[in-house]
Amino acid sequence: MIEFENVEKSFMVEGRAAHALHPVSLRIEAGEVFGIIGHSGAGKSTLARLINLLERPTAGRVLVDGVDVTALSPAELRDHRRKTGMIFQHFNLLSAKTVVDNVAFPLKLGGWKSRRDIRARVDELLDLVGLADQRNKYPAQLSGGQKQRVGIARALAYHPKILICDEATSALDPQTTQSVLQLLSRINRELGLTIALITHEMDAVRRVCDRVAVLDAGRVVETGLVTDVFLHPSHPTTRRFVFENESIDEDQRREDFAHVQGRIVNLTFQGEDTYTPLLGRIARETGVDYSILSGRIDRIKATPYGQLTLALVGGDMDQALSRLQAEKVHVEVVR
Ligand SMILES: Nc1ncnc2c1ncn2[C@@H]1O[C@H](COP(=O)(O)OP(=O)(O)OP(=O)(O)O)[C@@H](O)[C@H]1O
Repeated sequence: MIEFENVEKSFMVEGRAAHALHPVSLRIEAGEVFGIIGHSGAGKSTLARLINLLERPTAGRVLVDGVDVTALSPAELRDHRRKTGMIFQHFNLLSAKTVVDNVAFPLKLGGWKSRRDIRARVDELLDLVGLADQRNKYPAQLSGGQKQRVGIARALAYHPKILICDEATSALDPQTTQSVLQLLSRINRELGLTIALITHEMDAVRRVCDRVAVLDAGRVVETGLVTDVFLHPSHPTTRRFVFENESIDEDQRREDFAHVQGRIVNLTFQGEDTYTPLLGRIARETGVDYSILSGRIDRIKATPYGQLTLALVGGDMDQALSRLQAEKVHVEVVR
């Protein structure tokens, strides 16, 4: 478990303290995939780099499994860093070394001497990330997705308990992003690793994260289950992420719906309820007619959800809305 206790971080810029993180308190549970999302400059990388103390907090504490990492001795800190893998947007591979040598590098650096032991561990890691057949290539001969797989293999060399992914898919195309995210998900499941996923891409969080924190100007403005935060965003920054991601222009929508008759509602269905044939039944029973103004059915990690904007006319409106709520549909009356 990772706990940020009132951590603050400021940098001295031209003789003045610039605050990258205001007091932030946050808890990442062991074994979960935790997303840290925010726009550029929000403080995501700074927060992530506090976990392995690449940055030291100006105030507050960072506890990993109950141990304050800011109080570790140099030897303990080296050990902690080995147990905390990290992958980066631009992979940070050694260009003059082959795939095998890149993955072997941290082991040699950590004092592993036996070539047989190193080879066995590297083979295991390359199998895990699906790169056994690329072992003798140089980074320049690999695709972006393959480079990131080398980065992942290298980060896992010491069986870490935590993996920090700092914009790990931001330089990749959508299809490659998808396959790298699937790999991270599998690693999380099979190795029980805790993953902190730093990103400005909502879609990455939606696909793999269990919980998320939204960072804005060095503050956590919203945190919770991804389903709660993304389906019912309350802070303007989170709403902006959601609307940007779904290409929704709120002003345009307001204009479009201005001439639509009836009451306008947003409905959110979650889990297996998404597939229940509710609307027709409730419409028949209450005499309320509906037209669909917009809709989306998708998944957040393994949870299916549906979001519909409807215009409702006629019948017993209040009964229709309370019937929907009784069926665990989240109802937001827009107008
Ligand atoms: N070493 C540094 N010296 C001075 N200021 C810094 C340093 N590192 C980060 N900052 C500042 O701290 C703030 C947060 O930066 P950080 O890199 O954590 O944001 P981010 O959310 O990860 O952004 P991005 O997605 O662009 O990387 C920014 O204003 C940045 O300019």
